Amino acid sequence: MPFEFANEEPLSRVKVYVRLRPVQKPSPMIHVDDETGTVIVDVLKSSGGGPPRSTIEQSAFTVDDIIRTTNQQRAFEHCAKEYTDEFLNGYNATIMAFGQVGAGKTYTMAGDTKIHVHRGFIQRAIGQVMEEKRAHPEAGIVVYMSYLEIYEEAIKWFNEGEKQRSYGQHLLNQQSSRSHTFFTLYMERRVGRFHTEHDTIVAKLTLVDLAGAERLKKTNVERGGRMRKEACTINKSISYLETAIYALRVGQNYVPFRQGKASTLLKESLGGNCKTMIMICLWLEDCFYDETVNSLRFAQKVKFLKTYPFRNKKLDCATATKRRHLQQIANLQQEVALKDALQGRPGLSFDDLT
Ligand SMILES: Nc1ncnc2c1ncn2[C@@H]1O[C@H](COP(=O)(O)OP(=O)(O)OP(=O)(O)O)[C@@H](O)[C@H]1O
Repeated sequence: MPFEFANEEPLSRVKVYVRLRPVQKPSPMIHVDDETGTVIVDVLKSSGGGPPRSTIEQSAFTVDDIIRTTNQQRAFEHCAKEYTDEFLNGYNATIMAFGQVGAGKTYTMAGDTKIHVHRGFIQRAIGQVMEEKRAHPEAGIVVYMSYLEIYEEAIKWFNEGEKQRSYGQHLLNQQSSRSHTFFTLYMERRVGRFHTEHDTIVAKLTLVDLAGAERLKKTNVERGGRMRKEACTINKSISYLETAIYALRVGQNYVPFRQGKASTLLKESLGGNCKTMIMICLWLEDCFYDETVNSLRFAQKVKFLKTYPFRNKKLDCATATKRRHLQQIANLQQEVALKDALQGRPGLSFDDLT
């Protein structure tokens, strides 16, 4: 079915939030300023030869907001609800979690499905869509969904949800995701005139839980074992994603999205017809200083990405055929006028049939 794209839509910037996993003793080298949404990191620099002397410099990373709450409803309302609203309004939207292992990505996206108040963004987005469907029966909202994981660079479709996901256990997380997951809702709804298909809008909402890049030394997974192989594949696919983001950021002509499955699926979300939000999950323990800095560097890169969202309208077949015919007539008229001009004939004028 053909789609119509409005061309007056503005650019949109990828929004970046940081969510902090609660910790007992946060690193003294990382300072969080909630007011300005800035995370300041102390960087030790050794200066020259002679006796070891080091100076402290600071790097500041600013994001759209910092989320400390463990309350899932509050976190959803603050960061993700607006994207579900946009989806219901006909825009493609993506909500994505990124961060090191154990930092709270799965807690944010899927939550704890056994404890109702701890359910994550996926269930809350579904709830919001169902609420809209109930409140507006005249809109005839139809929703489809798909749920897939990328495990070892192979796509596997879920039909029973999160419990089919590939998990493993290591030092940093009892239930560590070993795959990236993509949960997608597709919606069609009528707007304006109800009796024609001409006024149908369509949109896609994707909730992505990326598996966390991990330091093999810290997770201490067995050499040559399955989990080490999984970790290497995850690290490689995150690095492909970072390469694509870098290419987008510096405006390269060729962006290597197709190196990995996750980056291929995220092409539209990172630079196309989509409104996108990324939740960077941080675990501010001292021993994760390097991982925190890496995640913040990622945040700094994605926050400058631009996307081009459109309100997607679905055209019915009759309207699409009529538009195609009008375009063909205009092309033919141009061709006849060109031939007339080349052969020195007076041009024909075409009046509308009345
Ligand atoms: N914001 C938070 N509030 C409360 N608990 C949290 C929060 N973030 C994480 N946790 C807890 O930390 C643990 C690990 O979180 P989670 O499994 O979501 O990490 P992850 O980033 O998905 O890790 P992995 O990449 O290994 O799958 C869970 O037990 C979760 O309940």
